[in-house]
Amino acid sequence: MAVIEVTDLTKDYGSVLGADSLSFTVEEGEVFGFLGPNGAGKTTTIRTLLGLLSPTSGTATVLGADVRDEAALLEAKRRIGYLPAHLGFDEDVTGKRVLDYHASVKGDGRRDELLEIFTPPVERPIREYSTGNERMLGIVQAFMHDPDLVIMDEPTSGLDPLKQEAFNEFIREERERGTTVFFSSHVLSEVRRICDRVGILREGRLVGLEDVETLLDQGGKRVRVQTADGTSTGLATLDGVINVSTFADGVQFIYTGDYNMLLRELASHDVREVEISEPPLEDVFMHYYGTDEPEPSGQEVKSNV
Ligand SMILES: Nc1ncnc2c1ncn2[C@@H]1O[C@H](COP(=O)(O)OP(=O)(O)OP(=O)(O)O)[C@@H](O)[C@H]1O
Repeated sequence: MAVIEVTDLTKDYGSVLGADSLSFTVEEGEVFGFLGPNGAGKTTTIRTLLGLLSPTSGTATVLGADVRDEAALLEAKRRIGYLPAHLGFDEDVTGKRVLDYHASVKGDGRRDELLEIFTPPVERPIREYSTGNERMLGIVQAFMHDPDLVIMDEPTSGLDPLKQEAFNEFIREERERGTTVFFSSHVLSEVRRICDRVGILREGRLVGLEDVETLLDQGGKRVRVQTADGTSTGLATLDGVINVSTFADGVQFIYTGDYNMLLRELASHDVREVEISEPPLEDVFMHYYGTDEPEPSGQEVKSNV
């Protein structure tokens, strides 16, 4: 049985469709990333899964409970951890009080273990917390009752790079333990590191649903070539070349074509250096978002070389 099952889910806000006929499943033990730019419908979907918004049409179940069935959902929530985008903790109480409250509702068997990884100052009142401290308290709260499913809305926003890495490592370990994790993000490199599968959302609609490896395969490879005489004629005009940028004595592009064609063309040049690597995930996602080509990083861009 799928841990999350979403079928034709639509949320109509009147002026805009927050979710538009969404269908997808998240399987047991999966780490599933829900990606999209601002306003894509990530929070709408998550809040619907938690029963905080009611769908206009369509259905969704979490751990077998229909999100429209209040009693069934309440029961299921005992086994769910939730980290909202906006935490909304009471400013006047300490972090410890926040955790004590949640413990009284759901339990806190893993509190101490989590507080060693994520280190919010639990003795201090929330009003003194930095954004990152609040987020860490939220993570502890979401996981401390050892849930089977954890749903998180932008879990790493506000975390510094070290804590982000600790979070990534923690999620990898959770995956090993069999916890199902569903989280939203617009940090593309993050999903690459920790997700098994990714759903890509745009304007309320699911425009891609892939495992991370497939996503990267479809994105082609980034090729960077330096030639002895600085010429790169022929390379940039090969079929399957996109996002060309030039530098002093070479060229860089994303290649989605036949590798033999590329190698034959490379062989006709006096190549000083060549690097074929995975493309930045941002480039891969442009394919799904269907917007303009991504911004080059400090390089001159020409449509043809
Ligand atoms: N209560 C509401 N009333 C009307 N429109 C809303 C409401 N909440 C969200 N929307 C709209 O629904 C769409 C989806 O919003 P949502 O917050 O779900 O996106 P998101 O992907 O979570 O964005 P972000 O990354 O910025 O948090 C947006 O166009 C948003 O303006």
